[in-house]
Amino acid sequence: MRFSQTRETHEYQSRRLDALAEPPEVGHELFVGLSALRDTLSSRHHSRDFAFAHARYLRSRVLALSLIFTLLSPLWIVVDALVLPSELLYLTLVGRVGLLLGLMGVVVLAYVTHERIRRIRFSAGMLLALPAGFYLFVLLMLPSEQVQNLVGYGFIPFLLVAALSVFPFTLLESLAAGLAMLGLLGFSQAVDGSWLTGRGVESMWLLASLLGVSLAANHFQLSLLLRLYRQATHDPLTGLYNRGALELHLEKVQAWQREIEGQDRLGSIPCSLLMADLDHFKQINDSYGHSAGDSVLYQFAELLVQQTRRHDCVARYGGEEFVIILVGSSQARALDVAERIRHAVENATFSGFDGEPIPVTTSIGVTRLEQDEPAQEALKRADHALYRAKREGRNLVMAALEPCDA
Ligand SMILES: Nc1nc2c(ncn2[C@@H]2O[C@H](COP(=O)(O)OP(=O)(O)OP(=O)(O)O)[C@@H](O)[C@H]2O)c(=O)[nH]1
Repeated sequence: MRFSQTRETHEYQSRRLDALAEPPEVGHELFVGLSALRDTLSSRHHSRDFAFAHARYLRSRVLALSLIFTLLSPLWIVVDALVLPSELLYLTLVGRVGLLLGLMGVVVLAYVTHERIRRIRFSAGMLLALPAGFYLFVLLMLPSEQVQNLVGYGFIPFLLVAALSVFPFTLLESLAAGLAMLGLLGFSQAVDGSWLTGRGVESMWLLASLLGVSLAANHFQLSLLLRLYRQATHDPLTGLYNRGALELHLEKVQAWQREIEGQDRLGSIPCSLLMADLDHFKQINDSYGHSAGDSVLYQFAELLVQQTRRHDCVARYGGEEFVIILVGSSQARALDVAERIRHAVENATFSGFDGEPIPVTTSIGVTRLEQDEPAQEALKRADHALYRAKREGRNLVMAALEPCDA
């Protein structure tokens, strides 16, 4: 998570500084859309937290569409009964029962699966693979002279390619599924003899065009999801996690601690919480201006990111208060890190937008993050320790008193 947070933070911050240095940009919508292409092409660059949000979104669509397919699929038996001779009706019936059972399996799997990204992706894949497999089964089993009698089967690849647009799939995922559907259509054309005929080429062209539209829908859906997710979880000034995202992340870290402890041989993993607040920040705003204050906050956030590791989490808790989760660090170790940060802030050169140097110091409260306590308790302890550091003169690091520093 941290790697992506750091990268996102840096990218966000450099974009923000560019924006401050240059006149307002004319909106290039196409460029804005294309710049998100890297993130919609594959999930390689997605943070782990976004992957969970993405999987939840995917799950709701898998549930909806698998229910629709489950209800619609048996209805077609009526059409089969009207157009197919009885011996072929039996064959398609066998296929439909298999399809129905498979679809019901997908409904159940999607319903019971929470927070399991791979399983949700698997259920989405199965939702597309099952109708395609059913069509393939019918094509393989039916005598080729009877294929002409099939009504309403040829649209299955088209329906599935159109269904791709309902999901926030990455472009590579949709492309793989779309190519499989083109292959399926090609096979059906080889069976019914329309391969490379005018009608066959027309159908291929139509399916390829439909795939293009679905890919565009995937791209815009996923990039919108990413943008909304970033807006909802990141602070616009610093690019760090905001308070809501931090609180969710704290719970995830605690769940992870419990999971590790459950695996006896690994033992428990200590984690700590730092709450850092800029000293006399109001004076900075009053003396240098609000935008210089913003610039100091931005530089402070950058310093915190630089001073912490890949798996740690830095968040803007509010105003000029920041929280850092140190994963795998005991309180003693966290005190060393806090002292290093305090020292780095004291010696760093902060500047306003005109380049004027601004002296900055920070006070930091430190506490252990217990895996079984409400996360709010740890935040409260760190806040009380921070308050003591302020009271004792500022530019100080204070450890929380046990059990609660009140
Ligand atoms: N520039 C800027 N200022 C902010 C922002 N958020 C909060 N502030 C200011 O931060 C200041 C916080 O002031 P106080 O709570 O009095 O704290 P302080 O002056 O840092 O004093 P101590 O914390 O006691 O050392 C207020 O003046 C807020 O307006 C922001 O996003 N940008």
